[in-house]
Amino acid sequence: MRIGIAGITGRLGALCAAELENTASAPGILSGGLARKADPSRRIVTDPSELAACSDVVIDVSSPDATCANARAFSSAGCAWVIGTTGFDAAAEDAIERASAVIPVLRAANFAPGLTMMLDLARQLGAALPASEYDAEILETHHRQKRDAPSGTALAIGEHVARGRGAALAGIAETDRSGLRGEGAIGFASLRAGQIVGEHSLILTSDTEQITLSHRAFDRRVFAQGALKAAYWLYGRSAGLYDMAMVFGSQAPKS
Ligand SMILES: NC(=O)C1=CN([C@@H]2O[C@H](COP(=O)(O)OP(=O)(O)OC[C@H]3O[C@@H](n4cnc5c(N)ncnc54)[C@H](OP(=O)(O)O)[C@@H]3O)[C@@H](O)[C@H]2O)C=CC1
Ligand SMILES: O=C(O)C1=N[C@H](C(=O)O)C[C@H](O)C1
Repeated sequence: MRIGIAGITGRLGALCAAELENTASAPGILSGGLARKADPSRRIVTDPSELAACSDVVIDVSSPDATCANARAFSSAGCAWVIGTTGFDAAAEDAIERASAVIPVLRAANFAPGLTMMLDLARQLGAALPASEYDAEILETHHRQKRDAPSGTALAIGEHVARGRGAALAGIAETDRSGLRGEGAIGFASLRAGQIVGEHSLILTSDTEQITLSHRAFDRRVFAQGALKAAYWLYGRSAGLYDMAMVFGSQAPKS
């Protein structure tokens, strides 16, 4: 299996490449990478069609600016697409949706196994603890270079709480915290400092108790290893939209 990496010169992309190349028993080989500047000596290209042409699966940990072009290129080439990038606008969301009708797409704001489990726990808490009694707040902390806020993972946690409550996050998410907290709102807060890899907490508070679910990634390799697992899992699947719960839970067997 030939694996391309979009964002190969970045913090996570470089680790994905290293993990792939340094694992003797890896079922995949590195086909090349995508960045904004080409480097033929490392098979780094700037055109996603060129990367797609030599890849069976692309792990995309680049930038939301690249998403629409990547969606077109990977769909035309029939290349499977593992998306770890976060911070999409409506056009990128739409491009991902359309691509998943043509190619297998696995989207995960967080490739860590522990965080993947936390999403299901968040859904269960959302279902069990009434929104009228328990205020849901999500706190995330990342390194100073991170561009998007709230993090993709924080939004995914919020979506799972909302799903448990039978609601859509879009109608109840609060990122601007001026004014009074809305009834049933899901609140978000972001900190940016130093080189913190990624921390997320879901805090549910009633008038009489508080429960907190927390996850801390302290080595970015947890994301790189998860991204590679996702690529191996996605290879050979039919078109559709998949997630990390399916990878770690081994759901949706290949037909
Ligand atoms: N799903 C998960 O578990 C995780 C997801 N992420 C997400 O992954 C993404 C990348 O994070 P990180 O590695 O820290 O970011 P970096 O800024 O370190 O890396 C970004 C990479 O994308 C490339 N890039 C940027 N813009 C474009 C473009 N328009 N076209 C092609 N390539 C481009 C950069 O290449 P160059 O600058 O050389 O052109 C670089 O290789 C973020 O969205 C982040 O939130 C991060 C960690 C975990
Ligand atoms: O940019 C990062 O670093 C991370 N981004 C992802 C996100 O936005 O949730 C995942 C992880 O927390 C690290």
